[in-house]
Amino acid sequence: RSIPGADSATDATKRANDVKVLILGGGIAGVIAARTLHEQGIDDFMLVEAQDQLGGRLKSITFGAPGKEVVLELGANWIQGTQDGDGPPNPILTLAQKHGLHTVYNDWDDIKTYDHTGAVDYLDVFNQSVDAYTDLTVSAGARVAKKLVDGTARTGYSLGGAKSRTAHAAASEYYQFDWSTPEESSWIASSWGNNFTYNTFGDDNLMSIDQRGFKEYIQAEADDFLDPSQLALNALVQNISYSNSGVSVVLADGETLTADYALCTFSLGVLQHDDVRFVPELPQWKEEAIQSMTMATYSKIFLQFPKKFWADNEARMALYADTERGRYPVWQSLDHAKFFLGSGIFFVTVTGDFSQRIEALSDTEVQAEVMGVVRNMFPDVDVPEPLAFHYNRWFSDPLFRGSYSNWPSSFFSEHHENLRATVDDRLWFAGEATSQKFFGFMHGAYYEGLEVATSMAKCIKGGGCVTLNHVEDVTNAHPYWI
Ligand SMILES: Cc1cc2nc3c(=O)[nH]c(=O)nc-3n(C[C@H](O)[C@H](O)[C@H](O)COP(=O)(O)OP(=O)(O)OC[C@H]3O[C@@H](n4cnc5c(N)ncnc54)[C@H](O)[C@@H]3O)c2cc1C
Repeated sequence: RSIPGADSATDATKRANDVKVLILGGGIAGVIAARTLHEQGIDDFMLVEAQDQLGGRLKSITFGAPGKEVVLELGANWIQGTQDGDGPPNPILTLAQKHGLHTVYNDWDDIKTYDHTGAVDYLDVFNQSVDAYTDLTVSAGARVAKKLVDGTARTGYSLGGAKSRTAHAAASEYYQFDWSTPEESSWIASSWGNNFTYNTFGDDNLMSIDQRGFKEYIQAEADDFLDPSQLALNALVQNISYSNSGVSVVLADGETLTADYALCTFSLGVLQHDDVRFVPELPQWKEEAIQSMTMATYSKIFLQFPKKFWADNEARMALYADTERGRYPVWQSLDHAKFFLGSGIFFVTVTGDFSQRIEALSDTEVQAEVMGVVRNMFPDVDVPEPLAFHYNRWFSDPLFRGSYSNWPSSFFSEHHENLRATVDDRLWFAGEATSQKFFGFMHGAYYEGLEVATSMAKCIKGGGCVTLNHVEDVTNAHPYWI
């Protein structure tokens, strides 16, 4: 679904090429920024998106053999943290409810454990990893209170005595932590990333199984305020020229759009890979911030079998401990009364370097590896070949270059301010990565679209331009002693 009658870059007859604000990127941050400008009485903007529809990393596919198709999510799938009593609701929950999205509770503690010999109960080890993760976040909080330096989450685990030396322990730790790896993540920021979300909105996770696709909530929201003439779809941005008097953007088809201001909501990965050229080059402080945060990759691999052969009436999640950490570890059955009963769909999640590794392999090679694991998990079953198989290559995609941002241990709050800061008063930035509290999550993208567009609107309406400030040099905690 996309806005009926929305313009494409090749048909510029109806749309203005010179506007007050260009919003670059039509994901959650871009759409919410556009809504915010509209609510502030600024309608002279254009939302520019390379894909043929809005949603960005909300991306669905129709998956399955003929007659057994189901719409599944390749990207974001869960509203993480919903609402705790009378506390603030997650704004994504509010939008999902407003637009009637079909969501169901997903209990990630409802789990069955496996290793290369088949089903093996190591829930005791699993429960220890739950405690170790809690200890990790508590110890991170204690460091903040004492203003102690950051380290990697691996350092935090090790100092807390959680060494995860066996395959069972490593897989259990992975299940708690590895939406990015402990070695590559800040001990402190990974803890606050998790705490801000779940302490603000509660512990529940709602999974979208809406057959219009999860992106429906953001597309329907856009339908409520966006005029087709304010939207350019299929419009791939190649160059962004900026100065303190305005911005000009060149699209892949050669068309030029100009504006007084631009808001760039492209992913951190896109900015890191130079897929878009800035003229002049971004200042050193901005470039350092962009290259210092990292982009994690997370991939779901879907399999559909003729029928369900896994007997997990009660458990929906499965954990597989391979001798190699991170090798096809986290499984979820969708053939369940709560999800898609009778669908025969089972999917596995991989992350980090392993995701990048499988992006470089062919589908056939990955399918063979995955099937090897399924047969390890179910040694007593004559497992048939799948009817359908699919995974998305997020890291290789020049519109995303990964799945979500991650805060590494050498990344400072000043770097983050610089990632978010305005350049030359005219070029603004927003997206999940610019959210200090909620980086990585949909609600991070939502709040950044809202807050940055609110600051822009103040500036445009002449209330004085309080642009988002930067720090010229990010210095060390102490000067070096050498
Ligand atoms: C596999 C996966 C699973 C995830 N799971 C969850 C989850 O369960 N819960 C959760 O809260 N979050 C999850 N996330 C994160 C969530 O999807 C993101 O935080 C959020 O969607 C980011 O929105 P955004 O607007 O910041 O960026 P984007 O969605 O990336 O929007 C940027 C837009 O810019 C466009 N663009 C890029 N380059 C160009 C160009 N050159 N020209 C024109 N347009 C361009 C892109 O097409 C895109 O539409 C997941 C992400 C992935 C990939």
